[in-house]
Amino acid sequence: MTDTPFTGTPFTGPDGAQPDGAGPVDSAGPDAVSCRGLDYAFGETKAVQDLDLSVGAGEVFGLLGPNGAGKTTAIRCITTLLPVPAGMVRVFGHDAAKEKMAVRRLLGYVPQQLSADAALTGRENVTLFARVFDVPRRERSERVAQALAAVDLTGAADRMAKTYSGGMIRRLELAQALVSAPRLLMLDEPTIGLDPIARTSVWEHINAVRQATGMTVLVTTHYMDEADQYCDRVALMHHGRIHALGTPGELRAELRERRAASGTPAASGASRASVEKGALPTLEDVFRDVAGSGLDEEGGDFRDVRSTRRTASRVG
Ligand SMILES: Nc1ncnc2c1ncn2[C@@H]1O[C@H](COP(=O)(O)OP(=O)(O)OP(=O)(O)O)[C@@H](O)[C@H]1O
Repeated sequence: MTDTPFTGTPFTGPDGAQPDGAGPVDSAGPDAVSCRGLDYAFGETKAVQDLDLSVGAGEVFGLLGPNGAGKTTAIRCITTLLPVPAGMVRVFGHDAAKEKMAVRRLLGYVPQQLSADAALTGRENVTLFARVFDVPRRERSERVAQALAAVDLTGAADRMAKTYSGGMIRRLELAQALVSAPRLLMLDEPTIGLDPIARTSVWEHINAVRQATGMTVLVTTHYMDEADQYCDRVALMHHGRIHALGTPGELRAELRERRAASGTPAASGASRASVEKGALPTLEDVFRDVAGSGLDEEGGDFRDVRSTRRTASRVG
């Protein structure tokens, strides 16, 4: 970890006015993300159904679920990369359907797909994002250096990205997203395919920047253990719908109470440890309980091989 504080500040003008003139953000502090009745379908496939979601400013919020649950589709509607065909999506009070540019300027987005160019150095990759996101020219090199320092890549900044490890690539992508000093950082599976040490490192860097800037983090993940450890609140998504929402502790305690009340030690498929008398269920147990059994049969288990392959091709 670096000791260099990340001091990027969000792109807001005097009185909180947004750069495209979309009007000041409510000083009372609207939610970072607010979705109401969001639906999105690809033809016959209902990817997101009647999604209600509120993410408070400054929260680390986890959208969890197996492959195909609808997480990426929801994230892409929030980032304005997909339209909002039904329902409403707001980012810090700005309507994602009507104020796309205002929303985009508040966001940093790390998609699942590779967004770093292997043939450029780390610094060149981050500089490219700084230019795309209109970081003022006179601030650019300083902001790029800060973003690289925030993810501990100063020493490797002038090496080609193709020489980076998978964990370094992920941190570089984080620096790309951070260089515009977003108020909302959206991360789609930020640690997929990484080894446990690299996963921890990515989360430590996210947390350090969050603490330094107060930014909101919305993350999708398959890794229930990570969500348990790092997210303030989580929503469990399956078949396009949210099945449970709360802090990890609340959700686990609720399941324990439900089991105790019904006299059922555990739902089908629960982990061995959690069926021990009195053991607090894991978040994965909660998911299995609310989504029902059949996750594995549908090929929608939490750690699908597709994810690993995707990462292999990202860094190859
Ligand atoms: N471009 C597309 N065209 C058609 N169907 C799609 C498309 N993108 C996603 N889908 C379908 O929409 C549903 C939700 O997919 P989505 O990628 O949002 O899920 P996810 O939870 O992010 O899963 P993963 O972890 O695999 O990315 C799935 O049934 C998927 O097959």
